[in-house]
Amino acid sequence: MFAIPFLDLPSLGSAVGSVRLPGSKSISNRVLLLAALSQGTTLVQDLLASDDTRVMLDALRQLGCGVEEDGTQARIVGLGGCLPQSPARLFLGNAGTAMRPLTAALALLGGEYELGGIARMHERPIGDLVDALRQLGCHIDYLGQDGYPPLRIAQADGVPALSLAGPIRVRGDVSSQFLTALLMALPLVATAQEVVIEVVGELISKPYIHITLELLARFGIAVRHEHWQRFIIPAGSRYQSPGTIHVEADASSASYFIAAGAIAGVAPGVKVLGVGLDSIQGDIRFVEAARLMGAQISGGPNWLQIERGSWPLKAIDLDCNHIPDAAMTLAVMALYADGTTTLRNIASWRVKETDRIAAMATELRKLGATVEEGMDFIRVTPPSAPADWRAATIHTYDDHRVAMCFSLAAFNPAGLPVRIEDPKCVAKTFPDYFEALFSVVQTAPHTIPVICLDGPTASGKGTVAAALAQTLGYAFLDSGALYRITALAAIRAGLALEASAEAEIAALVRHLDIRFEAEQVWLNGENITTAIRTEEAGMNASRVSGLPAVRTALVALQHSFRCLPGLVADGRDMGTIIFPQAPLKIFLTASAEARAQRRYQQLIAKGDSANMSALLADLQERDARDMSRSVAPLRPAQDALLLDSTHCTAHEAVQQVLAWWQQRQPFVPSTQG
Ligand SMILES: O=C(O)C1=C[C@@H](OP(=O)(O)O)[C@@H](O)[C@H](O)C1
Ligand SMILES: C=C(OP(=O)(O)O)C(=O)O
Repeated sequence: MFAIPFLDLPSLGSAVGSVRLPGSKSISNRVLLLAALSQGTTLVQDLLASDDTRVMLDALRQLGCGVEEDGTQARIVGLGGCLPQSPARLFLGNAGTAMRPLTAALALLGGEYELGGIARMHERPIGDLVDALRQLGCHIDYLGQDGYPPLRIAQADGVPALSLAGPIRVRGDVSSQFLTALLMALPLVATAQEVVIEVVGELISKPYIHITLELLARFGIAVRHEHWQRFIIPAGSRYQSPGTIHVEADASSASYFIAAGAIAGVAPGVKVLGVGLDSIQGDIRFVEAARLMGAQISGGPNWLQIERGSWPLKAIDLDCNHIPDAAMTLAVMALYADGTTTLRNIASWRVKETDRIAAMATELRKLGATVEEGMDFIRVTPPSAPADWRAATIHTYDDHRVAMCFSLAAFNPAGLPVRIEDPKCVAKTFPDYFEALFSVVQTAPHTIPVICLDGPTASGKGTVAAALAQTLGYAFLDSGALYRITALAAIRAGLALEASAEAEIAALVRHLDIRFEAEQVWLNGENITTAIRTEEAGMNASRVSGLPAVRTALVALQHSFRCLPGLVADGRDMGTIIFPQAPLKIFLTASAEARAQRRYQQLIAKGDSANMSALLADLQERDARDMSRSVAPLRPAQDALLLDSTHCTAHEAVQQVLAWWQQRQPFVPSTQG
């Protein structure tokens, strides 16, 4: 996950490859709750691991359910008729699929609970559900604003006598989750008599009710319905665990990859695994919408394959009430269409993670689109020519879908990058979204940005480069480590670190299995992190690095570090030889005395003995060798910026490089908080 302030996506090329998507949020949270309400133990496979399921799992634990989890697998021991632990205060983040169904279930189980979430959750309506539960006889109070969480369910003495005889009426025009919540909770009390729910007014997001009914059936409850307006829960209902249950991949998450295929998919296209045309999720109908826009999509039971069909995409005018989440992706696809696209009947967008109609309109305009919005529609006209696109900083409003769908703007024909603020908000439903996107995107290496940091030994470039890579979410190439590793491998192979063994050392390089993982370095399966960090290893690296054939042998390996979304490369010839076209080159220096002093302190801190004058002499010797070697001598690239860190801290050096990097970006700063 990219837990950084912003993620700059360079202009993306084509899309091809396969991606297995994480589990469906809607199925995961329903299955977890149904398993918790059941008799027996349920093994849930391919569960979504994200913020929304985390809050549900934590809540179930607090309520006394047995919960064992291991990544995407969870074992839930149901309450099976026992009362949940009470009192309890449940934090439900911004998960509508946790907040609404838990409210209803706990209201019908008895006990005392407080249910709340993040600030935005407290702006998302729940009044229609509370009204329905109060109508039944439940005691629920608002702890903040009427109609919104946080809530208190105050039934310490048990559930009051419920009015189950008449139909329970619930409004369905603000969120279908209220009806879903009642459908999942009422079987708990539909023992002696059937219970009927009637939807008042229009029911939005209908396909989510279909998911609810499908899953209820898996847990032993067969709900009948009449035209999606009247739902009958049979008498004698009793939740029974199905044993093992598998969660399909998320169809809404699939929309970003379907769109990537439609916009940039070259043969054989993008293959999405884990969800297919037989999905029980309503958002699978995004496939139809994408086809209308021109995508070529084939699919089977658990897969979809998408390629670009018509180009430009075709503008559409579509009622999107049945696919409220995936429709946001259509709004970004509209940027690539041949005219104006209108998405209608999406009023619910205004009460989701943010006011999504307003958010989409604001951010689409930043890219150069013309956007009209109404209470329940959005109309998008793309920039009329490539030159009308703008490099935008996309504010994401803590809304995972805003972050995910706007990543698709990086396929723009103007070749502009896109900045996504707060990219970690995708953690709500798809923590590794950007990693998954990068895995199916091909981009010409020259469009992937590289920041080069060259400089003499102990100039602090390693520290500065690693911090920069971390801040920008870029890959990090410690090219010095490659020479250290090569020297170590050569010594172990009994080779002398000199010209006589040059060809053999170069040959050896081609067979090294090197892995960088977090701060650790692995060679042929052995952790050599400390072995390559000694002073001697540094000297040996300097020796092998003077051998031209060894340098050549390492070029391809170094180039392979250039991957999306970018690279920070630290070394001595990054800007001069390895990445001569890099958009930013820094030559980091410090006086020999300051560098010797830093090295001295590093060694002392590690508990090693150190001698200042010997260190200074070694360092000067190494400088001389690095600067005078015939191949790739250490010198600043002509277009490098010089940064003398003698009198500044590593943090200050990082800030300076970041400031220079920002100056070279085309982004207009975000106007939103
Ligand atoms: O029941 C569900 O799993 C959901 C229903 C939809 O909400 P609304 O019914 O509020 O539109 C959808 O937007 C949400 O992401 C998940
Ligand atoms: C609306 C959404 O979430 P929630 O389940 O919190 O309603 C969503 O995921 O787009």
